[in-house]
Amino acid sequence: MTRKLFVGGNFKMNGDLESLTKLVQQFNEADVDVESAEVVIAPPALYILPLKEHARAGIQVAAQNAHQLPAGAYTGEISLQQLKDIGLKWVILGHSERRTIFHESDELIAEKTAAALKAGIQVIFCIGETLEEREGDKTEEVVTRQTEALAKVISEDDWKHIVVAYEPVWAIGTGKVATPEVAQDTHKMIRSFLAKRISQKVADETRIIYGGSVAGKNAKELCNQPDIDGALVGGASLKPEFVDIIRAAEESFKAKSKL
Ligand SMILES: O=C(CO)COP(=O)(O)O
Repeated sequence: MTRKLFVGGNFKMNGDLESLTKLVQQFNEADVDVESAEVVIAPPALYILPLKEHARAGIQVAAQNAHQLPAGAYTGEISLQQLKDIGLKWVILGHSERRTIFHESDELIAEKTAAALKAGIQVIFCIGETLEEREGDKTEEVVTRQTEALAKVISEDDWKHIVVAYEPVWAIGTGKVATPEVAQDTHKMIRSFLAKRISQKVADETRIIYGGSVAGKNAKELCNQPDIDGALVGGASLKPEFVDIIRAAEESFKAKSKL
């Protein structure tokens, strides 16, 4: 079985109603082949509803974060139940910007992820090492520690609702994309960890996508790697170029299906 490719567009805190509506219109016109690639865009929370209405079938919408508790006095936060209420099926959790700028710990991200699954929302679960950690030869230690925190709090069956996004922090927004070989090696290591820690089935079926300076020109080579199942795209998801990345994923899926 070939894993369906997954392409996420993380708009972060960018755009306004007019520009993002136009952007999604361009994606709508591209006509995604939903059999080959799952496409999920994550706009700023304020624009989730209008863009969800605007996006055609085949383009799903995610939140970029959520609170772990269902309701309460948490000014400025949004709960997973509220996301579910408006019909959302996906949330990004553990993005490196949440980990570093907002000091979210491995345990908090695992707790949020477990809460999302309980609320019936699938999770794009982000992990990745900093430059210092890579240079200190700590990549494996860091990504397994981040993944282990989640493995402790969810069941084997829950993994079918998780997409793991490996985003080396040094490649995010820097233009320094990991080479397909470097990314493949880390993805393979994460998959072996899932096999050892959870089960071969979870390792075979979980999609592990790459994020960090993915662009139209490098997406195909990345997606063609055996353990790379798509991309989580920041900057390039705010441009029509995102469609080229979707096309690259669709082609990779077709090529991998023939193997
Ligand atoms: O953080 C990212 C996606 O979540 C990647 O961002 P860039 O594609 O801008 O490097």
